[in-house]
Formats: sequence, structure tokens, C-alpha cells
Amino acid sequence: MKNTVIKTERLCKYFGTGAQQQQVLKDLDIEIYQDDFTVIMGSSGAGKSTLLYALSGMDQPTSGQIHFFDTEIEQMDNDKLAIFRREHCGFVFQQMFLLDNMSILDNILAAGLLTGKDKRAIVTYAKELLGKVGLTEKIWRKFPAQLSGGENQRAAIVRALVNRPQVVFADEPTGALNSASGRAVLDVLTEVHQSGQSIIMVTHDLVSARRGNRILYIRDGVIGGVCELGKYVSGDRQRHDKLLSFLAEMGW
Ligand SMILES: Nc1ncnc2c1ncn2[C@@H]1O[C@H](COP(=O)(O)OP(=O)(O)OP(=O)(O)O)[C@@H](O)[C@H]1O
Repeated sequence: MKNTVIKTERLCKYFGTGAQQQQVLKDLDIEIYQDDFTVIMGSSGAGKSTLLYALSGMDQPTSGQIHFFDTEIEQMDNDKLAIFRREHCGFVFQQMFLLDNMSILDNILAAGLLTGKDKRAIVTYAKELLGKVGLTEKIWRKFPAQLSGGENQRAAIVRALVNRPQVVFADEPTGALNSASGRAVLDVLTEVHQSGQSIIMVTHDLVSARRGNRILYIRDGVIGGVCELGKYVSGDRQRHDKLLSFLAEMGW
């Protein structure tokens, strides 16, 4: 039996007020499992990012419950939530910028050292991850303004992973990357998942989606369908075809 990491009950999110009010998440009951690389797909505006933000505690739902392990996160105050997120979660969101006045390496190490884990192990792991996403030593001491958007994005991904968080939330993690860099990032996420961390990723990109083993399709604020793809194996045509026919069925 799969262990549940996050469970929602009647999760709702509204934006706006009065005649402008829009219900984006509609009574969602979702379970996210520990051993899964969960991918959230759906058409533009369907509520994917809103769901990811709610599941991760980055944004408050309007109503409903979110159980994260045994904790109800929608009840937590901001300080407790910040500590909870720091201990358990890694975030790869587009708008999570690196700090301008710190080098790339220091940005990453600062995230790692905040958790009080062993410094030497964090430095070693940070350098290993940097190498894996193709960020070579000559840029480690540079500042974010001296790097390209894609280099900053990869550094932000390393920062999100350096603590070995139990759950990694990613919103279009390869969005600003060319295909080689995107593949390197997906390889790291796959490796992290295979080493036991849960991944929850929103994407429009089929190449990225194929890395997941469970696809949730959101349609107009509800779950339109779920597809179990099984373990990722590079070049597995059957998995690819299964994903394509699922998405076609969903009207993607
Ligand atoms: N902060 C906000 N204030 C008002 N409306 C919002 C806000 N955030 C999202 N929305 C609206 O909620 C709906 C869902 O947005 P969301 O970003 O979750 O969609 P999405 O499925 O991730 O779309 P995309 O694939 O285009 O990124 C959209 O209609 C959007 O305009």
C-alpha cells in the first residue's frame, strides 16, 4: 500500500469578490503518495499552479483541509508554516529568485545551512548537484546578475534540492531551459525521486511529464482523470503512448 504525503478534503480556492469572483479549485479530494513522481497537467487556466501553491502551503485555500503527513497545514500560522516548509519541502517555482547580493554557491549553501544539517555534507551535495545540472565551478562564485536566466533557474533548482527535502514542488522547472539543460534537470529530479523523495510537478511539456509515474489531469478546477504510468524508463515507447492516449482522452 502506498503512503500518503498530502491529502486534501473538499479543497476550494476562489479569487476575486462579488460578480468578479472565480472558483478555481472545486471541492478537490486528492491524495499524493510518498513514492510517486506526480505530474499535474491540464489546459491553461485550469488551476494547476493554484493547486500546487495550495498543496505546498505557499497559498491559503479558501476552504477545505490539507493534511501534510499528519499536520493540517491550512491551520498553521505563517511562522510555523515557514519552518514546516523549510524542514520538509523544496520549491522550484518560476518566481523564486536567488538573492542578488550573494554568489550562486552561497545562495545554495544558505538554504542548506538554515536547516542545521552537517555543513560539509551540504557543501559536497551542493557541488555534486551543480555539476549534474551543468553549472561548472567557474560560475559558482558569480552573482545572479552575472548569469543567464537558464543558469539562474538551474541554480534555483539546486537550491531547492540541497536539503534533500521529502517533497519537491516544481512548477514548469524546465520552462526557461534549452533541451540539454532541461534534460539535465529532469535527470536530477528523476534521480532524487528514485532515491525516495516525492516530486509534484506542474508541466505542459510532454518530455517532462513522461518522467512522472502518476499524472493528474485538472479540468476546470476538478480532477478530470488520473493516469498511472509506472516507473520511468528512458525510451519506453509504451509509456509514451499510454500518456498520449490519456491526454487525448482528457481533451488536452
Ligand atoms: N492571484 C490571482 N488572482 C486572481 N486570479 C488568479 C490568481 N491566480 C490565478 N488566478 C486565476 O485562476 C485561474 C487558474 O490559474 P492557474 O495559474 O492556477 O492556472 P494554470 O492551470 O496553472 O494555467 P497555466 O497553464 O496557464 O499556467 C486563472 O483563470 C487565473 O487567471
